[in-house]
Order: sequence, then structure tokens, then C-alpha cells
Amino acid sequence: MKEILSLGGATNISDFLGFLRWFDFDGLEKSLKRISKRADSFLQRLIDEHRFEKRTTNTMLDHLLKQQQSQPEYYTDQIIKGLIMVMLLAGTDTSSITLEWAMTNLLNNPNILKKAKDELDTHVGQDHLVNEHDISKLSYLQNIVYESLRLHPAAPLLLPHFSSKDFTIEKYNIPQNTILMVNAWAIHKDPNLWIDPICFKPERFEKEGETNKLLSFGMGRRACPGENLAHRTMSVTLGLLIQCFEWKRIGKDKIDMGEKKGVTLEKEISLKAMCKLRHPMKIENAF
Ligand code: HEM
Repeated sequence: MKEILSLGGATNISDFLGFLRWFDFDGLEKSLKRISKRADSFLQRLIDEHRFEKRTTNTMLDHLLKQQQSQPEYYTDQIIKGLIMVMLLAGTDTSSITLEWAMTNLLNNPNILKKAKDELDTHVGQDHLVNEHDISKLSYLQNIVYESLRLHPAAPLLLPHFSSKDFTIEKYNIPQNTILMVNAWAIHKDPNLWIDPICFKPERFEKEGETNKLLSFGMGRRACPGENLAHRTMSVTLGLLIQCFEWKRIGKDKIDMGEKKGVTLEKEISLKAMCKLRHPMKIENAF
């Protein structure tokens, strides 16, 4: 997955100097073909395993294979492989990166972590594990996710767009067929839009309408279709991490906030932290 993401985000010089395509100048095309073949055979194996397994489970793949039986001309293996690929490529790294940043910010701001813990103790308690139904009661937790997405948008330049006709933004004339990148990372830190833009302050989202200024999932027709799913999974996962464990930094120093360069905004140094179980939850109540 890492290799696909890094090759997918690599600059392809042949996009700008078309004649270089003849030579596959830096071997990018060859590498893409190799990795596509590997990914395709991995996904085909996955489909075949599920197809021949007698036991049915409640997974996306099982549902798609059921659809294949009633509409084989649409739900081909090719379409199913594409759908799984999109889920894996667009949905996993982005969500896990955001969670890593959220935990880093919480560990660097123990007062915010405590506030989130108190909210969980008040609205969920310890009788059951946090689940999707609890999320609407956990507004502070949701604001932590928004604030993490503001400071560390997982796709900092969104995806490249293309102008379908000539247009003007402020004093800039943009010709048709221009590749356009939106710098969400910079817009999210613009002091004209945000008070204390570089501070981690989940409280800012208590003001109505503040979330509308976020660009982390893009906007318009090509905005991220996984936004709701991502919010739910990230809120539940972060909620579980706070509900079940006591968290501490490894040393006294604040955790490094350096960012790696790339299509997705990874931490330069992966997060390492200490945790211990908060309370022995009765396992029969946990699920
Ligand atoms: C924290 C999590 C996520 C973030 C920050 C994120 C962000 C984005 C962004 C910025 C775009 C491009 C929007 C644009 O350029 O206007 C995008 C596109 C997309 N995302 Fe997400 N995403 C996340 C999770 C997911 C999940 C969970 C899925 C699906 C399971 C998903 C599926 C997609 C797809 C299919 C597109 C392409 C849409 C298109 O081109 O029309 N994303 N995402």
C-alpha cells in the first residue's frame, strides 16, 4: 500500500514533457505496471477466497459478491477489485494518519486529553465500549477530530483538479486545462480565517459554522465520498483509545511535530507513547 501511494503521488516528468513518455525516463511507468499487477493478483486471491468459502460473513466483499450473482454484468471482478482498492487506498492511510496526529496533539496537551476523558466518562461510562451510537453525545471528541484535520489535513494539497474552462479568481486568470492544486494545509493555518491558527484548540469548533471552513475532504462534486465514514471510524477509534487506556508521553519533552513531504501528511517520526489499561472492563459488557 505504501509503495502504491508513493508511486501514485510521484511527479511524472512525462506529464509535462510528453516526448519523454517514449523513454519511460525514470522507470515510473514500469514500476506502476509492476505494482498494479501485484495489487491485482492480491485482490483476485481475496475475491476467490471469499467466493469459495462456505461461511458467509458480513463484509463488504461478501455483499458485493452477492450483488454479482444477481447483476453479473455490472458487478464484475474488475469492478469489485476497483472498489476494494479505492477503499484501501483512499480510506486507510488518511484515517490512520489523522488518528496519529490526534493522539500526538492529545499527548502534548494533557488538559485536552483529560477533558475528552471526562466527557467519555460522563456520557458513556465504563459499561460498554464506545460505539457509533455514542458519537453524537461526544461533541468535544468530535471537535478533537476536526481540529486534527484542520492542523494536519491528511491530503494537504487535496487531489489535483483540472480547469474545464478559462476563469478568474481574484487577480489570477486561470486558462482552461490547467492542473490546479488547493493548498488546504496553508488555508487551514491562515490567520485571516482562524484565531491562534497554529494552536491545537478543539474548543474553536464550539462556534457554529466553524467546521464549514474546513477543506480536509475537499468540496463540491469531487469531494471525498468517504467523509462520513471517516468521521465515524476516527471518532469511535479515538474514543476507544481514550476510554480504555491511560496515555503518557515517553519522556518529559513534547512530541516532535515534524511532517514528512508527500501526497499524504505523515508524521516525520512515528508516534511512540506509553499506555496502560484504564479499568478492567467486564468482557461480557464490552461488546
Ligand atoms: C481522514 C480521512 C480522509 C481524508 C482526510 C480524505 C480526504 C480526501 C480528499 C482531500 C479528497 C480529494 C477531494 C478533492 O480534491 O476535492 C478525497 C477523495 C476521495 N476519497 Fe477521501 N479522505 C478520507 C477518507 C476516505 C475514506 C474512508 C474513503 C472511502 C472508504 C475515501 C474515499 C475517497 C474517494 C473514492 C475519493 C475520490 C473522489 C473523486 O475523485 O470523485 N476517503 N478524500
